[in-house]
Amino acid sequence: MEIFCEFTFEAAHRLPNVPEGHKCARLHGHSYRVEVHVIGDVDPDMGWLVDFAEIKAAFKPIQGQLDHYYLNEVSGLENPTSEVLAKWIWDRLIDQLPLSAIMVRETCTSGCIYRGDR
Ligand SMILES: Nc1nc2c(c(=O)[nH]1)N=C([C@H](O)[C@H](O)COP(=O)(O)OP(=O)(O)OP(=O)(O)O)CN2
Ligand SMILES: [Zn+2]
Repeated sequence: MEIFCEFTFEAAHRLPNVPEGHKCARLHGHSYRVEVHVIGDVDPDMGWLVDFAEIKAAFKPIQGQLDHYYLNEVSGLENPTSEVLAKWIWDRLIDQLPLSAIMVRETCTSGCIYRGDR
């Protein structure tokens, strides 16, 4: 079974490694959406895999590091693409939760899914 919680945060960024003239080199912001997916067996007594509250509690300090920040100034996010951000979040949660995926959406139409080690 797989369950997930969705989170949102607002942040600014620019992409320092894009070619000259690329729009994403300019400072801009996104209403980021993040899904944290957890996999495992359903506890027969509880009828759930883990309490959603556990996922929310684990993500809270991460949200605190990202919400209303300039991502390029956060350690490890100097080049804050969706891909880099998804792995950054994964690395901070994997010791606490049996993750199956981290999804990061920058816009309504663009984002990435990280499933670990790739
Ligand atoms: N593979 C990636 N490509 C791009 C990323 C990324 O993180 N990974 N990021 C960006 C920019 O952050 C950009 O702000 C978001 O991308 P994009 O979907 O191009 O945004 P728009 O809303 O401007 O899309 P349009 O369809 O052009 O309106 C760029 N690429
Ligand atoms: Zn962007």
